[in-house]
Amino acid sequence: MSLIQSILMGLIQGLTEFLPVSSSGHLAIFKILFHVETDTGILFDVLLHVGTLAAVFVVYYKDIIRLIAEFVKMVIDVVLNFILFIRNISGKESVRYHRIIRNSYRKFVLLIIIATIPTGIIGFVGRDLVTAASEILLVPGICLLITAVLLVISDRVRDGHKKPRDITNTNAFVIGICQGLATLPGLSRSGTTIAACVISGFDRKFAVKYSFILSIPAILGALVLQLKELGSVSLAPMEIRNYLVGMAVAAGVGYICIKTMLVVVRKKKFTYFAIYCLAVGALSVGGYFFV
Ligand SMILES: CC(C)=CCC/C(C)=C/CC/C(C)=C/CC/C(C)=C\CC/C(C)=C/CC/C(C)=C\CC/C(C)=C/CC/C(C)=C\CC/C(C)=C/CC/C(C)=C\CC/C(C)=C\COP(=O)(O)OP(=O)(O)O
Repeated sequence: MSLIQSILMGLIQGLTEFLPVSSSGHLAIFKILFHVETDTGILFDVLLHVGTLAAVFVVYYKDIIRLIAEFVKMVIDVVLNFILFIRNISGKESVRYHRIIRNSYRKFVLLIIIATIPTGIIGFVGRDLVTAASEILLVPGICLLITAVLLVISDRVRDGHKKPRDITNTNAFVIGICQGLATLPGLSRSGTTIAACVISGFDRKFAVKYSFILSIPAILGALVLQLKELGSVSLAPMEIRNYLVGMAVAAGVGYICIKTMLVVVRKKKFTYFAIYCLAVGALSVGGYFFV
């Protein structure tokens, strides 16, 4: 992979990650059309996602700090309740257990953990399929057409008002399944998860926040899996430089675009991106059969 190719892929990632058009689908199409050679599978795709993850942290840092703090307190409460449970067995005293989910941020933490489980299982089981699918133009083409349909549906769903306290564990689990399926190139992770949220009656602004914060464990988990797959493969210094430059470009451009997405979803403009996904998907399918 050349430096210019890594810069262009970083640009593509930054421009598409926070728009519901599947950045991994665009990266797959770019690599196929421009014969980008790499012997590390989709490691660079995942690293570019880590690059744009920086934008998520910058935009949602207050929520993330609060989520981490509440996660730590929840763990402490679980441990304390376990100790109280053991002491209660010995009959020493009647105990009052600590409530674990005692505020909306703790429910938010629970919703992230519940959604991450199916994402992790699907992502782990399907990781080789995802790598293979990224090399066949037909797959991102068809998946972009599916994304287009989901986006049209989500724009026509009545505005919901659900926030963490109203959201069920089943809602979170289903959204985690959608996110896991979105590892397929062309299925937009943000598009499918936000569509699943609004169809489930979520408040739109919370749907976007939940989708983007939910991407943190998904992308970090994908990175862990990809680095494990790297195994004994050693990266040349030039390749490491290209990877880092691509990640930096993705992070910078991603920060600019994430603000656009927040406006797009609030104004229910997914249909424009559906038309775009329809066009790129049709061209990719056509290109597969006729080129
Ligand atoms: C249950 C569990 C492990 C919970 C962890 C989370 C946790 C501890 C939460 C507590 C609350 C809290 C603090 C939340 C805030 C989040 C935070 C700040 C920190 C959490 C960090 C953490 C502890 C992470 C641990 C993650 C981990 C190591 C394992 C989790 C298991 C897991 C989710 C594995 C990932 C499997 C996977 C998604 C893919 C494997 C196959 C693969 C390599 C595919 C590549 C796909 C790709 C290119 C990128 C991944 C993004 C994606 C899902 C799709 C891409 O979509 P696309 O680009 O097409 O769409 P758009 O651009 O969006 O349109």
